[in-house]
Amino acid sequence: MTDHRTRVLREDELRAASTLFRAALHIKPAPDEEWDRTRHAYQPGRTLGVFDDALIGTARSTDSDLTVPGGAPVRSAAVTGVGVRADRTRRGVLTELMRAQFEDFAERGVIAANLWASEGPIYGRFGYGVATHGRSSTVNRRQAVLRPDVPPGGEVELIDVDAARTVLAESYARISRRSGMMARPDHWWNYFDGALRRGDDPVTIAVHHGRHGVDGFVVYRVGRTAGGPGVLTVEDLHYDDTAAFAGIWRYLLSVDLVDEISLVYRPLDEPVDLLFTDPRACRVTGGGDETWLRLLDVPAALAARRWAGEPLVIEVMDPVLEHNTGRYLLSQDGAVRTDEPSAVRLGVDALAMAYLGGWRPSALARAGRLWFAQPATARVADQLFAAHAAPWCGTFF
Ligand SMILES: CC(=O)SCCNC(=O)CCNC(=O)[C@H](O)C(C)(C)COP(=O)(O)OP(=O)(O)OC[C@H]1O[C@@H](n2cnc3c(N)ncnc32)[C@H](O)[C@@H]1OP(=O)(O)O
Repeated sequence: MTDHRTRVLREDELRAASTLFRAALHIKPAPDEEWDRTRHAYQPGRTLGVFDDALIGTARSTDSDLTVPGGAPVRSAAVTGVGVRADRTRRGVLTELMRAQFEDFAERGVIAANLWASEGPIYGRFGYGVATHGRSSTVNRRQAVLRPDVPPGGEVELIDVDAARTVLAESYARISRRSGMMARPDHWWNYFDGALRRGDDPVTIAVHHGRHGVDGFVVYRVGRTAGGPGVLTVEDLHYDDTAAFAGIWRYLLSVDLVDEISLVYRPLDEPVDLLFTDPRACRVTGGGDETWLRLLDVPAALAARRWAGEPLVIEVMDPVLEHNTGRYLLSQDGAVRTDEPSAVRLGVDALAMAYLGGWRPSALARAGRLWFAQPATARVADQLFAAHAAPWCGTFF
């Protein structure tokens, strides 16, 4: 790309970046009132712009931590707001933004970046891979009768929008995280607070009280089209344990004037259907890739997660960030660079797909995304990369 300048945007340029991004997604510019809230979601110094005679492309990020198998938090960046002006696409603007962002991340010591992709073909070429998945489903409220062995759960209480940010932030910080979940920084809660106050349907926030305080919460809206069913759409739902999960579901099933409960991009292994005497009260309606992951510092990322079973040498290829290319010995003792011959060869995008346990290496091999020196290696590799629960992010940004 030539005749372009790329730099960090000043605070007075952020609204133009927001307008550009929204236009790229075919959304109207944010009205003043919305922008007054949204601007607090922008972490200072983290929005990039590409210019010719005007701003033509933008991308931004926020500091976060990503939970990896074994439970360790890994320093990460949540990437969003990526857009290129429609009359300047396919001439390398995104490629330049990705380059500049990776450079910035390296300076900040960021180990991994994640994002929600608007389209599937965009980010693989930059080394991102699908690392978490979500499943959407609909619960028929009238058909959904809880089984007698579902725990009673605790008290559920409604709180108002003004209290939500503080109460939910404290609760989210305490609940246990599965792989793929991220810390929600202040800038994210600013975004959340703005989102709560948008939309035509009123938002309801319910918290679950466990033995040690609020240990779960659900945020939802109920909408009804003329003559259609009342649909309760869950926008955010987190819980620490079985009692909170059951307590929140008891509450959701008790909400009047609701025919269906719509769940969007929940964990693949969340057993909602098993709560009901008729498991078909919960019907899968869709789902797919949730977050895409880029391992920016492969040695640090490999060292941060837990490995189980027999040791193995993998060879990673990273044509974009060459310093990651090399061989690594993975074992219960950790991960280190090695000169030993490798048993598994894979690109950095495929490594991101296996890293949180969302894809087994043998499945990646079947699709030609990973190569085993010997077929027998598949079992060892699958065991090494396995995670306890299906990885899931559960935070939209
Ligand atoms: C995390 C988020 O914010 S997700 C939101 C992403 N933004 C959007 O979807 C908004 C609408 N789209 C856009 O703004 C732009 O089209 C972008 C950002 C997706 C791509 O920007 P561009 O400047 O056109 O990308 P760039 O020219 O650098 O493309 C690099 C390569 O990716 C390919 N590519 C880029 N976007 C797409 C796409 N949507 N579908 C298929 N291929 C694509 C290009 O063809 C090019 O391939 P090549 O190197 O083989 O020629």
